[in-house]
Amino acid sequence: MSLVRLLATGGTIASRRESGGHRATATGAEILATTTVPADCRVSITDAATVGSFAWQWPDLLALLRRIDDALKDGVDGVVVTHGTDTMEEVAFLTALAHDDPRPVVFTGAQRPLDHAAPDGPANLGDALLVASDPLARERGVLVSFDGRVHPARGTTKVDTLSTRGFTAPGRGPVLRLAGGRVQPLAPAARPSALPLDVTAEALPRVDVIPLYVGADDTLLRSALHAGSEGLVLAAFGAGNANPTLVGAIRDCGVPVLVCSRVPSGPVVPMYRGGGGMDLAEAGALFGEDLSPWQARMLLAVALAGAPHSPEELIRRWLAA
Ligand SMILES: NC(=O)C[C@H](N)C(=O)O
Repeated sequence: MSLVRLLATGGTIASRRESGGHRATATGAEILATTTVPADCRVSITDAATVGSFAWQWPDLLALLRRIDDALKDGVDGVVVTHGTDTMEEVAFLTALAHDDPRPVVFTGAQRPLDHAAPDGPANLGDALLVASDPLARERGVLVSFDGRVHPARGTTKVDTLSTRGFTAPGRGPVLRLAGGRVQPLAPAARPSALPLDVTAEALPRVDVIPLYVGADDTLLRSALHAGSEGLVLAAFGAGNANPTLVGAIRDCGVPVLVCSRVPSGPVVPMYRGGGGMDLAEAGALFGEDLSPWQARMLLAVALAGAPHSPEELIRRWLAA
């Protein structure tokens, strides 16, 4: 018999039509009642929140991490988090950064509401429970299980606003798949390294994402600094390029800058002059490999919380691990 904790947080999987729009209102017990619990699996439920994932703030996220820790301390074999899809890639990745345990934490959700004629939530939840209770999911860190495929949190991104095949990990691919009611491995187990994170904190340091677009100036970067940003992530062009104005602003900005790309797939590398990545690197920016800007923001925030004076060192080590 395996024990799984279901942590319900809201999202479309918990949403119904209400006053002309959809709203997360269903409890974990109501969501669980829509699916078939795998044989030999006992599920305990914690209602952590009942919100659209677009509404999360730092205190909610840290409270969720504490609930996950509590579940693991209670001795469960795995945790399933039902979550809105809009920010699942960020929250699952934040969880992965803090997760240092062989037992799986599996995020899932739905693209169609609970009261839809053909909802996808019941099958997704049933799959996630299977994954969380299967030894094949151990030593794989935090996973996102959706539409029969399971991706590690790192690299996973929402690729369709409404389709039930909502997630992929561009350039990486799934590590497990569900077929015929069984979990099948597609890649050897590997658990990413964790970073120290004090989950009793109320918030993490402020990190803002600055998008690059043709003709962008340094207005957004300066307002982020004015608002108190302790670190910046660039959603840069191509393989990590900006422009001469941004390079100048970054040289003088006084906070760590992590360069990522606005392109969905592939690493960033310092290559070009004239405002490109080579100039960004010389201006002191760090390059975030193939992390999306949203996941890189979590990494920089956690690194700043753990090592306020040397987050770059922590990030370099984490990226190299
Ligand atoms: N499909 C979903 O779950 C989207 C929803 N807006 C959310 O993120 O909460």
